Amino acid sequence: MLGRVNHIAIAVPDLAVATAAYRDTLGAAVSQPQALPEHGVTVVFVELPNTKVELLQPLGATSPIAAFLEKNPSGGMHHICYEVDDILIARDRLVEAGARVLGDGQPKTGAHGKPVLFLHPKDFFGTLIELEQA
Ligand SMILES: C[C@@H](C(=O)O)C(=O)SCCNC(=O)CCNC(=O)[C@H](O)C(C)(C)COP(=O)(O)OP(=O)(O)OC[C@H]1O[C@@H](n2cnc3c(N)ncnc32)[C@H](O)[C@@H]1OP(=O)(O)O
Ligand SMILES: [Co+2]
Repeated sequence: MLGRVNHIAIAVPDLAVATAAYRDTLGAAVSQPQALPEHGVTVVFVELPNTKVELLQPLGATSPIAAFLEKNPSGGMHHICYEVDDILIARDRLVEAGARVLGDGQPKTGAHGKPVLFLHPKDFFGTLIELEQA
């Protein structure tokens, strides 16, 4: 069911500082910031030869990453995003296996304009999983 790693996400308290560190100190290509109000985050993508790193900063009063940053004030690894061929087939198989799909269970449009879903970190060994339709 799982395909490629699409991205690894890091929650950060200050997106401009984190973007500059990846661009200037680590020497990576970085995107412009993209506000995603439906997801409660602003994102910057770090483009790597084999995958991407997604830098996340909270957006709005009810960001899903707010509690995470309270517990990890200097930032931390937040989720890993795997590609799947068919997100609804993947979702139904996971629900049948007892995994908790977050939110209302319906895919939202993610940062790449494709459907995404999230799986509860406690069901997958302490790691929040995002699925993105390839
Ligand atoms: C744009 C899109 C894209 O790429 O296309 C994105 O990525 S949007 C990226 C942002 N969107 C999302 O993350 C959407 C899905 N996430 C959520 O619904 C939420 O963040 C939850 C995963 C439900 C966590 O919510 P919240 O932190 O408010 O709940 P909580 O404090 O009760 O946490 C419940 C337990 O899970 C742990 N926990 C929370 N977030 C975690 C994470 N990222 N990785 C590992 N563990 C995590 C907490 O420490 C706590 O454990 P203890 O009880 O042991 O202390
Ligand atoms: Co993501």
